[in-house]
Amino acid sequence: MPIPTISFAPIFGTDDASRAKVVTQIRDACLKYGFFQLVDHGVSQDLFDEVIKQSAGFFSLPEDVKEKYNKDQDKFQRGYERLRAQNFEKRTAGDLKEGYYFGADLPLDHPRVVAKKFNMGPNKYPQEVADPEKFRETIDTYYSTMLSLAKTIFQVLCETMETSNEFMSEFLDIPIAILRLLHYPPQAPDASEFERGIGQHTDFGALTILLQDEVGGLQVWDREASAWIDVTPQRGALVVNLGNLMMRWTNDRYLSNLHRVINKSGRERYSVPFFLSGNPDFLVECFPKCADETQGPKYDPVTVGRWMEGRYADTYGTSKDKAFEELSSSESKAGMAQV
Ligand SMILES: O=C(O)CCC(=O)C(=O)O
Ligand SMILES: [Fe+2]
Repeated sequence: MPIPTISFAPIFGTDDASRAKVVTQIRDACLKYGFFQLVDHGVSQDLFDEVIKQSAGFFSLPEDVKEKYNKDQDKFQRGYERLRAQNFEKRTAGDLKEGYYFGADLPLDHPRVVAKKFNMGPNKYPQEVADPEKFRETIDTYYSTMLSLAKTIFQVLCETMETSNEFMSEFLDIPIAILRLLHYPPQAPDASEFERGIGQHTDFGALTILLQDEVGGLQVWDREASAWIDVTPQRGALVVNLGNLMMRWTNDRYLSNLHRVINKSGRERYSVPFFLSGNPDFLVECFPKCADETQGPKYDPVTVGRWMEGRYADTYGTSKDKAFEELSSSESKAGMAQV
């Protein structure tokens, strides 16, 4: 069974019955996969094409130019992430991808920056791309478009959980929200069987909206089938998935699911995830409705900022990650090597 494709059109309309249907579809997808593909979301194909084009333009620059923007030299986690810098499964030299990070573009004298809140600071925009102004305008437009869509999706998620959304304005007040350009070179035909574009992992924040090109390679773990399933690219669709914070809020009712990318296509692959994590000072704790009657909340309350800092420091994820443990044990049963 493929992950579901859901039309968002009724969310912008006035028919309550159609809206309720979408809410049910999204709830079911969150319970079973933590993933769905979203269509009729109102974002234009032209903007998708432009952001992929600008991204490809940057990644085609010489290595020494890209290195000028390396995020390891940046206090605010902005900029270039070199090929194989991240290593989720620790079975090869690292993930076969390079990236570039953007966030809320805040000036150095902004109170959140002065207070050293996680990920709050100015962006770095490369100047060596063909048209730096167009690059910046495209990134900024895409960022604000995704932020606004993420807020709407979040609101619908609150409806699926039948929880009050009074906390939303505080949660969404200058949120940690990260836009990541990704480039996956094709893997070599004789690559190790453990070669990954991005190794299996769960996302850290509240929700992710992913634009992928037509190349394919993204896979999601299906718990029931104990198998990886392809998230087949659909022109114009955005992939939406839940991050770890959503499991903490819902006491594990909703799934922040494992996913990975393996690019065996022989072609360059580009994708653009947008991660909404929330106000760094916001305290995420189990929704009262989700507390288990016998056991109570499974996770201690944590602020968004502390959680995100920990997860970035520990890019591999932690062994406390339920979905990861589940996969590890099922893979061991299937006789797959664990490192
Ligand atoms: O490139 C993709 O399709 C997935 C990227 C991803 O999972 C991530 O950046 O967290
Ligand atoms: Fe991810």
